[in-house]
Amino acid sequence: DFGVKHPNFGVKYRDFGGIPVPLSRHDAARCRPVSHIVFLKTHKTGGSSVVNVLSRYGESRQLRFALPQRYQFRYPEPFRAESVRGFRPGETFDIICHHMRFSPTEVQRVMPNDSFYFSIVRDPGTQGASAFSYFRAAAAAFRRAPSLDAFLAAPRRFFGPGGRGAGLARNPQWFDFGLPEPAAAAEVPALLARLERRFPLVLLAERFDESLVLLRHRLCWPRAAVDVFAHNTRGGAAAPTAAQRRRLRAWNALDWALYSHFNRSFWRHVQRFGAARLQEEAAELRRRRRRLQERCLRGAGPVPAAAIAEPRLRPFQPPGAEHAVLGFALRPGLPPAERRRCGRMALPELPYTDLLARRQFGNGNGTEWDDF
Ligand SMILES: Nc1ncnc2c1ncn2[C@@H]1O[C@H](COP(=O)(O)OS(=O)(=O)O)[C@@H](OP(=O)(O)O)[C@H]1O
Repeated sequence: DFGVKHPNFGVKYRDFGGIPVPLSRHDAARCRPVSHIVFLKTHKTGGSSVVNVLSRYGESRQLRFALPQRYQFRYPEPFRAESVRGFRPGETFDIICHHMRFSPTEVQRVMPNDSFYFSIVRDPGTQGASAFSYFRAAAAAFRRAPSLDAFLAAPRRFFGPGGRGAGLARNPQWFDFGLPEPAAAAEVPALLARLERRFPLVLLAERFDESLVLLRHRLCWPRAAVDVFAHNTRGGAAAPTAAQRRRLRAWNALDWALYSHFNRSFWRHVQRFGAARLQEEAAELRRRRRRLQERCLRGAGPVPAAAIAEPRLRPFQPPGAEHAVLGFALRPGLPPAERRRCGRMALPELPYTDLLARRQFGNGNGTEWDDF
């Protein structure tokens, strides 16, 4: 046992030429894989890719998912334990990870007390552009606006707080976290500090791979558990301009405060973990992903739905969306075990939810999905 206990963190540190490097809980052979997990999936932040990780981990270990009746927990209403399929008071699940508007007391009714809570945030300057494209039908404010530029020039002309999908059109991440509208800006820091106590790890979409490394160490999961492709990317979408990003951040000022807060805590996690060590593992993760993409996928990357032969692998296309959502086509001729593994990595969130529901509620054990 070559570690010394760090007084602040209670984890073991290895002395690396004078720099204390935290031993991963794996290295210390002291950690137990976490299997009680609350992932708050925020909108258009890369959450579907995280849900793919959780779905594969949970399915392979036969963990029980708290699933919605369909694909979301009665969003945009605040989460209620009663919206979980098969909910019985006093019974808990292992993983909850579908879209909801967070409500801590209600989530506690379905999840064990020792659950690990985490989420993901994204710069509203890019999240807002993604949301505008994706929710053109779901959010009345976006539907009314002829273009993103027109919307951003005078958002109040199109937006009404009680309008359909208002939570998606303004400060959607704040909304998803279930935070109250602050009466004054001075209240924001305390609300965020309280939120961080509930969510000790919040991933950054902009540092997705580094986030996955931090996550897998916190969860004490093996490296391969966080191998994942980028789901729900848009084909042919230009990055928002500097002016659009500026306006999106101003329009979504609470999301900007939330994002800035968790951006700072993310970098504190990185520092604590060791930046060099994190970069090394993130680079390895990217190398493995490239290999997996070449091995699994036709075209070695995302393709439009029309190019995907297997209907189950075609991602949902929101009505009225400005840009198509891309998915993955499997390389033909894969041996069965690989086809299964690649298929799970390629499976979009909605059919994966169907699969988990079938396994859990007895209409098949999911093996009928092995052949796509
Ligand atoms: N790995 C990774 N790294 C960085 N960004 C990623 C990643 N995976 C998904 N994405 C981007 O996240 C957007 C989709 O978000 P969600 O999956 O949360 O969408 S949804 O709310 O479930 O519909 C979508 O953003 P846009 O492409 O800007 O629309 C994805 O490209």
